[in-house]
Amino acid sequence: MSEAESIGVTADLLVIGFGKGGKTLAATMGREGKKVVMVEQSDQMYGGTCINIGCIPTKALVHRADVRRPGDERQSWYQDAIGAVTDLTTMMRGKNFQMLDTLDTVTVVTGKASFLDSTTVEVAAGDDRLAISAGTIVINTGSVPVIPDIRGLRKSEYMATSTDLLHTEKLPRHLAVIGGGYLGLEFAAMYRQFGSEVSVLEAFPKFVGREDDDVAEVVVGIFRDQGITLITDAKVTEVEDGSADATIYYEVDGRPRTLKADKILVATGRVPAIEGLGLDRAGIRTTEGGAIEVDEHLRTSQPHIYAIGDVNGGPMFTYISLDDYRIVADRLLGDGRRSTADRVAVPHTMFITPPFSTVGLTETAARERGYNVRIAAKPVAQTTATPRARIIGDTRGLIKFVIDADTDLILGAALISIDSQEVINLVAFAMRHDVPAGELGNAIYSHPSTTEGFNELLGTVARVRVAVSTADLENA
Ligand SMILES: Cc1cc2nc3c(=O)[nH]c(=O)nc-3n(C[C@H](O)[C@H](O)[C@H](O)COP(=O)(O)OP(=O)(O)OC[C@H]3O[C@@H](n4cnc5c(N)ncnc54)[C@H](O)[C@@H]3O)c2cc1C
Ligand SMILES: NC(=O)c1ccc[n+]([C@@H]2O[C@H](COP(=O)([O-])OP(=O)(O)OC[C@H]3O[C@@H](n4cnc5c(N)ncnc54)[C@H](O)[C@@H]3O)[C@@H](O)[C@H]2O)c1
Repeated sequence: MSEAESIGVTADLLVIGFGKGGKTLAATMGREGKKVVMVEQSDQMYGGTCINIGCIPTKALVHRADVRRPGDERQSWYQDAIGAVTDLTTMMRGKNFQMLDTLDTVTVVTGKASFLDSTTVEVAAGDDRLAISAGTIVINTGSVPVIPDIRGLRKSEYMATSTDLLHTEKLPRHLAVIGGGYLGLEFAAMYRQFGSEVSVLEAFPKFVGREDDDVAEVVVGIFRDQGITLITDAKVTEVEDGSADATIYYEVDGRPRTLKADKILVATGRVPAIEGLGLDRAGIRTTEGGAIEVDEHLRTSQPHIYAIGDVNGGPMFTYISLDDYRIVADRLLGDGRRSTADRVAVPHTMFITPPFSTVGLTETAARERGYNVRIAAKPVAQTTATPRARIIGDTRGLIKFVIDADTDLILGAALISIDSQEVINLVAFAMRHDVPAGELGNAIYSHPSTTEGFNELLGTVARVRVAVSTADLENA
């Protein structure tokens, strides 16, 4: 666009935001011959959060932190890791752009989108304005970090979001993490491996509080053994900058405490990115939590406008954004029956080392729902039939299955073990297709693999020990 120019185009499909679901939909519809416009506000974000500032750079850093040997100098190792990860994301951003740019039917427009009305969006880039009208519009603008209202935090020179840290080449001496969710704990573990002192301040009384106590204890133990300071019930009240670091004032049980850190990661959650979208001009309703309101087919209050990914307030994971794509693609190209209600047994992985993966119900939740519960659980170190953990040299963790004793169907699983980010997908698949625990336990698996541990834990061979309580677990 030339300076101060204002022009208009029409399209079959307009996608706002280059996220996982939106880019996949744009490519699919483009290949179907539809005229598609993709609007992305930043040329540094082609491909969206996951590949630029989310999953990919963080997991690449976890890997690089893990392969640091004790003799490797911390600062240079860390700096090289940041450099390598920047190269990786640059490459992936280019490939993502190419994926759409090489399609004749798809146009990528760089600028910030805002609704003029329910069928037209204005894209602003500097002084230029472009009006785009489309029969179908998909909002895929993702989420942004929450910065809590703590005195001195916002203006602190030591405060960082996850995105800031990914661009920080100096390894913090002491990293304080506010918030012990997925993001906070992954960064805590990773920076400890790089050689920083790490403290995590969590407001909730328990870390990984949604999990059963026996599972949470193992996760917390891994952090403590790594030398990470975990503080629960922490109410952070103030941050005060000094010349070399900041003092964090917080309270536990009303008692005041302090902590000094030269970097403070704010990891207190993310909220849907709707600011400046002009949703009211399009008649698009939002929820109390600030997400775009959608039905089970991801239609907003304007049926020709969909909202997919983090912005619709669903679980904030890349694979959920991709599944959102499947639902919208089914409406645009299929019979339109696919919906969010079809989602069962969605797995999750926290990428610490060893990774912590879950699916389905916890033992507590299963009991609360009235299931006749059978538990099969064993510490990885005490399973004899999983030599892979010994080959790798990491036998930390626990494998726990929650089983419906009446039907032998798996209700849930928590796997803290090497390879769990892969193995959990098999468990989820078994749950989705009603494969009984016994069948999973008697299947043939390659050897040596982590999956073969199921033979010992879930198989029907007489020597299998099935723990029924946390006490059994400890004695197993
Ligand atoms: C540090 C971190 C680590 C994570 N790790 C994992 C992980 O390991 N596994 C996992 O599954 N998930 C992970 N997540 C979550 C995952 O990244 C998100 O759930 C996912 O990327 C959201 O995708 P999306 O499709 O909603 O949109 P996004 O990928 O967030 O894309 C939204 C795009 O919209 C653009 N945009 C916003 N507003 C406008 C506008 N007005 N006009 C034009 N463009 C706009 C943004 O610039 C952005 O590029 C992580 C997140 C973070 C922050
Ligand atoms: N491996 C993965 O899949 C992965 C990794 C990173 C992030 N993510 C996604 O990104 C999203 C954001 O992650 P997140 O960890 O920031 O959010 P989160 O909501 O998972 O965790 C935020 C944590 O901060 C705590 N908290 C909130 N306010 C606080 C305060 N003032 N002081 C101390 N603690 C406070 C909360 O109790 C909670 O434990 C998540 O929803 C997750 O889906 C996924």
